[in-house]
Amino acid sequence: MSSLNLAGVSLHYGPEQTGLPVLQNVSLNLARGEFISVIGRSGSGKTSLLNLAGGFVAPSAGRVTVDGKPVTGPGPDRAVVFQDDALYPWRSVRDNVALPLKLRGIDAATRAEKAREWLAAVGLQDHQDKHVWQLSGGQRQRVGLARALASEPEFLLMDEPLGALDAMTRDQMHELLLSLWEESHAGALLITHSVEEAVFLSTSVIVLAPTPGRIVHREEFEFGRRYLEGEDPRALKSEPEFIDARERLLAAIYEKELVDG
Ligand SMILES: Nc1ncnc2c1ncn2[C@@H]1O[C@H](COP(=O)(O)OP(=O)(O)OP(=O)(O)O)[C@@H](O)[C@H]1O
Repeated sequence: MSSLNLAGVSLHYGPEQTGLPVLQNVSLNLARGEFISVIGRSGSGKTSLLNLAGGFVAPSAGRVTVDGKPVTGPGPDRAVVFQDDALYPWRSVRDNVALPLKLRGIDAATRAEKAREWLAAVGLQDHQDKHVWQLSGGQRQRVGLARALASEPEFLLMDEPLGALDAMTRDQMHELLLSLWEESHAGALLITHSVEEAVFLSTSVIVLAPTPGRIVHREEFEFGRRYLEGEDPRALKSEPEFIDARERLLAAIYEKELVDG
């Protein structure tokens, strides 16, 4: 089973490397088929952690590897989705999904097939010829997901992808995200400010505390898997276990005394 691993990773920005590190001695392992969310206060290093996993920055200490091989930069095995969907507004929905495949030298017929397949998976089969500027925020994020998944990455790295959406669209996106995660067999790493989102979606939630950014709490959950097995999402989110988990994680975010369990 393929895995993305951070082992004893620390990160300082800048050449001087003075002061406290942004991340200190962070270790985590993301296997395909797992869904890890990272939560924590502003400035705790969540985006920095995703940037390390994506290969956009290199660690100051420790190792980032995929299947034991050092990560030296971004790669097609790790697709990234940002809050700002980073689409080309003047291009068609289909072209936005197919473009990264074109850049990788994949032939036109395969590109068209993959774009069709993943746009159908996110429910946008009837919008392929529209321009991105004609879509709603939720639809644009679905294009971003289709684009990331069309490359069939082993790992899907997401930085607050749903942060700009209204609550109802966000709930729908949770259910879609779980289905896509199951269908793609990717390992998912999600940065989010929503504790509820983390508890519902993840097989594992990591809490970072700031200054220096470090892991102070980890927990495993099965709510997402239970949704995929057919349980009602609203009923799951109302369960006492769900509410207790949410409160525990909020306490872990705001109380420094709670340490890794
Ligand atoms: N490119 C950079 N150069 C220098 N410092 C940076 C850079 N990116 C982030 N930082 C600093 O690193 C720390 C962690 O930032 P990061 O964006 O990783 O945190 P975060 O938990 O994602 O925050 P937020 O929840 O506000 O998005 C902050 O103090 C930030 O100012």
